[in-house]
Amino acid sequence: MSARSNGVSVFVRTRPSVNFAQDLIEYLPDQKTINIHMKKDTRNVVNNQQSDWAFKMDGVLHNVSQSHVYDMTAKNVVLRALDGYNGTVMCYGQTGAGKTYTMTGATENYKQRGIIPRALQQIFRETEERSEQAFTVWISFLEIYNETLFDLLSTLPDADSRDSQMTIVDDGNGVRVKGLSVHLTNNEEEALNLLFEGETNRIIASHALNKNSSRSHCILTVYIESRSRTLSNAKYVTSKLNLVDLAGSERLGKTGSEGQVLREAMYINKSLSFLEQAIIALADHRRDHIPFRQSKLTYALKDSLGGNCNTVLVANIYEEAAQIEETLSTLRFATRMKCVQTEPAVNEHIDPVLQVKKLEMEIRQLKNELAIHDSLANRSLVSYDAMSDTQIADINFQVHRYLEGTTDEIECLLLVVSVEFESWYNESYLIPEEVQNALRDRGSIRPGMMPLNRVLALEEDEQERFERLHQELLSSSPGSISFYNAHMRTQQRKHYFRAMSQAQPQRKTARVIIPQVKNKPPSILLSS
Ligand SMILES: Nc1ncnc2c1ncn2[C@@H]1O[C@H](COP(=O)(O)OP(=O)(O)OP(=O)(O)O)[C@@H](O)[C@H]1O
Repeated sequence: MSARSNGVSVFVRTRPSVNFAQDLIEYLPDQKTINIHMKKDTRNVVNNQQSDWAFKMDGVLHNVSQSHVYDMTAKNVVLRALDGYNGTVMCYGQTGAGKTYTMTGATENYKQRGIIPRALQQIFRETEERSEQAFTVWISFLEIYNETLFDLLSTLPDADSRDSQMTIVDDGNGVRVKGLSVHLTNNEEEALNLLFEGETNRIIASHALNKNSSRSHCILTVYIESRSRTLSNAKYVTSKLNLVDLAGSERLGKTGSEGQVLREAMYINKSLSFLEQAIIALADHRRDHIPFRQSKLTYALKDSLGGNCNTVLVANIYEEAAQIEETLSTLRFATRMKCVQTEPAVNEHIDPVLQVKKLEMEIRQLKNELAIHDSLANRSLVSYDAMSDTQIADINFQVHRYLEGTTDEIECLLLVVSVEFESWYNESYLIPEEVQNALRDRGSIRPGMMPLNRVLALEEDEQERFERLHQELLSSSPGSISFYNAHMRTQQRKHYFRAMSQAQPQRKTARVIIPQVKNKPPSILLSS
């Protein structure tokens, strides 16, 4: 079990190195403790008073597989999200320390896929297994770049890009991003398509420590709704699972960044320092004000760090001497995060339509029972429907007395349904209003797969290579079909975009409007 019920779970993941700083870093056999030893009078000493530190975490993930990382950190959070608990898994650390590798992993290699693709796979496997429940899953993918919000899925058909209008709102039922597209997702492959589409749209740049450095914070959110198929129950549960890949902190001197990359680094460092301030405040139980609104990142994560959420932090570190100061700073942040308390709770709702129907049935049943009772008392068997108005009024009076205490609730519900059902339902519902509208119209929101007419064939030899590889991998790992199909689609789009948008080196796919393409799609895309 990874997530504890009363506090943020914190894991440290190391980026393996041939230059392991064995004099400075010590992993204890309990696989939970890291000791840092630094000589007092070297330039590396961060605090002259102290040269040895011991950091105790929920787990130290050193030289372990992606699968092990997932099992330790996210698996339980995902399972609980399917039960109606909000969850957050977040990677934090120095630039190049392995956050994106941990969170997304290698998009071209199934075995090295990270937490997000594994979570998406687990969600859809579980929803198939839990046949007594009907699940609905939506996905959104937000990017925060230089304090500006971007919709990483705005390039999808019908997503209706509204980047400039996006704002974070807190309506008392939780934080949401107004204007962010949310996509109904029916299976693992559709979900992976959304992930890969968004990843392609992320802003990356090269610097001395990472040639593919993410220059933004990204939050992939999975919204889950679950209703019972067996019980005629008005209750249903919802949850929000946030999978967060933060941009990396960087010492400007070390990364040698300049120009645009330097400007980005300044935004990144500033927002991470606001995140740290919010964490310090959350961890201090005497504080009643938490400075969430200082940055877009902290505001967007307001209900995902503490509160009723199962929260897991993965702190990514280097294990090289040259990065020891940043490693120490990451471990300190992780320790603060560990002090943040959470109170996970199921997000249970009552469906007003079902509730009223149920109450109406109960009232009718009760009325019939009372009518029979009344008729027997008068020694005449008259059915409720055949009674006089006075008899019915009398029975209604008895019903109201019988229902004393619950009558108000029933009347209130009926009133809500008849007068304000539409707005009440929308406000209390998990999904933003515009998305509900789109879903209701069956028009503007569809599963996030690219339509086939957008698919441009790969160069023939590459396509053949992929299909051969695909067959080989499938025979050894049948679970990988969705992953490789989604990867294939992204590759095709990349080829297309490379040809179409050479002039947009920063945002790789850019917001290019794709013309109708009549090429026949490769057979592999038709296999699912
Ligand atoms: N545990 C690991 N095993 C193998 N390779 C790793 C591991 N962690 C990181 N890497 C490799 O190190 C490089 C940098 O990793 P990554 O891009 O994930 O860092 P990051 O923390 O996301 O950086 P940034 O903040 O700059 O985006 C990548 O090439 C990645 O494949």
